[in-house]
Amino acid sequence: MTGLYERDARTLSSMSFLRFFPQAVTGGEGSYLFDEGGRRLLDLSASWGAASLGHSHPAVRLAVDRALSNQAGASHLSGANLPAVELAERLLSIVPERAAGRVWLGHSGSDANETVARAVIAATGRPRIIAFKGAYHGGTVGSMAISGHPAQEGVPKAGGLTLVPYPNAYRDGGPEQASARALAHLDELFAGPVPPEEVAAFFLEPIQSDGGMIVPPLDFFRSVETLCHRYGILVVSDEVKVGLGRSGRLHAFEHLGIEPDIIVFGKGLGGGLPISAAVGPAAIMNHRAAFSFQTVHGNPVCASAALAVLDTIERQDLATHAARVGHHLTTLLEELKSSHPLVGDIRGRGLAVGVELVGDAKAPARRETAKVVYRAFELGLVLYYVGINSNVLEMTPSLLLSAEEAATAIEILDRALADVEAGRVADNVVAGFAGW
Ligand SMILES: Cc1ncc(COP(=O)(O)O)c(/C=N/[C@@H]2CCCCNC2=O)c1O
Repeated sequence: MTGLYERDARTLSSMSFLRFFPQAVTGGEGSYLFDEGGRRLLDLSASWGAASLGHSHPAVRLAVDRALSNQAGASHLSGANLPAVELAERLLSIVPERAAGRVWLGHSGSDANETVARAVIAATGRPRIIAFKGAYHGGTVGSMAISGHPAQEGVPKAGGLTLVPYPNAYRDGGPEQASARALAHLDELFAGPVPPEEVAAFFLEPIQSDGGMIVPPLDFFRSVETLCHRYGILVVSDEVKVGLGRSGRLHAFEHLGIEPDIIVFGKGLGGGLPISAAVGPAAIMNHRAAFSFQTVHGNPVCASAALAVLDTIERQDLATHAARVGHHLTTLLEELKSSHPLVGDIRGRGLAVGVELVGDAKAPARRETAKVVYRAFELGLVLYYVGINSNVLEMTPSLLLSAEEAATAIEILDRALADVEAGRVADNVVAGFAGW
């Protein structure tokens, strides 16, 4: 019998593969995935943060079953449906007043960011957008056009896009220097090449995740917000990966002390079902009818799942849980650091954690990182890597991860690091997995 991974390779297009090891699952529950051999895999990724409540969560199952048992159509394009309206009302109730205008519903972080990028230019008449080097806002043409991640080099960028450095305390001489350099760069741009009155919006990630889980220096974004308000530039917070409780606050931007004009939700919003949302002022989000739509946008099934996710996050105060278990996780990682030279930096907020692996003089340990995730998988732990140098282990588990599961994960990671550092993982084991 051909194995599931081999069948996958023989049938599915590799254009959507972002593979690090031969993961092939047949089911899952809570923080665990089950592979075809019956192995239980502790999942520290939750499908890049999408399975925000873990796998097979009863609240999501019940919501989806109810929505499918009395299905209010399959779209909100040409008619209102109750779950989509209830979700929009709920999202408007949890965002800052300045963003509480209208809700656009989509499938993915990509289509939501793409729609916002189009809408801010169309609605303001301003042709420019600022975003960060290293930013990942999506995988569609329009969202790649405003992204700065090196994995998308060569893909056409928006004509009015300016990419600016994201302050990295680990690599730019500490938080103060990193912040000062990034702000000076912005001042130079606004003084000449990028007239601020031509800028429609500034896209930010409150933690730059695919760029390397980089936590910005304190107050950096308050300075950015002040600049934006001075020139009438809309602040867009891309909360797709680190929002909705993951950072230890409901919204990750709360850690920055800012109030964005537009907020983009995705991934964990649907608890594993495809749904995204962009919430912003009516002047932008009501720019024009029939401006951005796809057939099953706002479908009642995914909207119901999202409502169940938001209910669960609120009822179980999962933001506080994420803060608590995230602190436990990073404390265990800090202990790990003392016995593993590969571990250069540990950073994150709540259950959005990055571990940067380096060699001498902080040289990115790209190959070793690929081996660590491969070896961790062999030992029963699923985690992937991010970063502009593909050397940052990313941890975005279920928001329900327990302290015991966190401890188990770190025990496995400890063994994987030791095996790689001891040269017990051959180069050829990762040869077939291209990663980013
Ligand atoms: C901050 C942020 N904004 C938007 C997106 C795009 O979301 P979709 O992949 O759902 O279209 C993402 C998606 N990030 C990628 C998804 C592809 C696999 C690589 N890892 C990610 O988390 C994101 O992190």
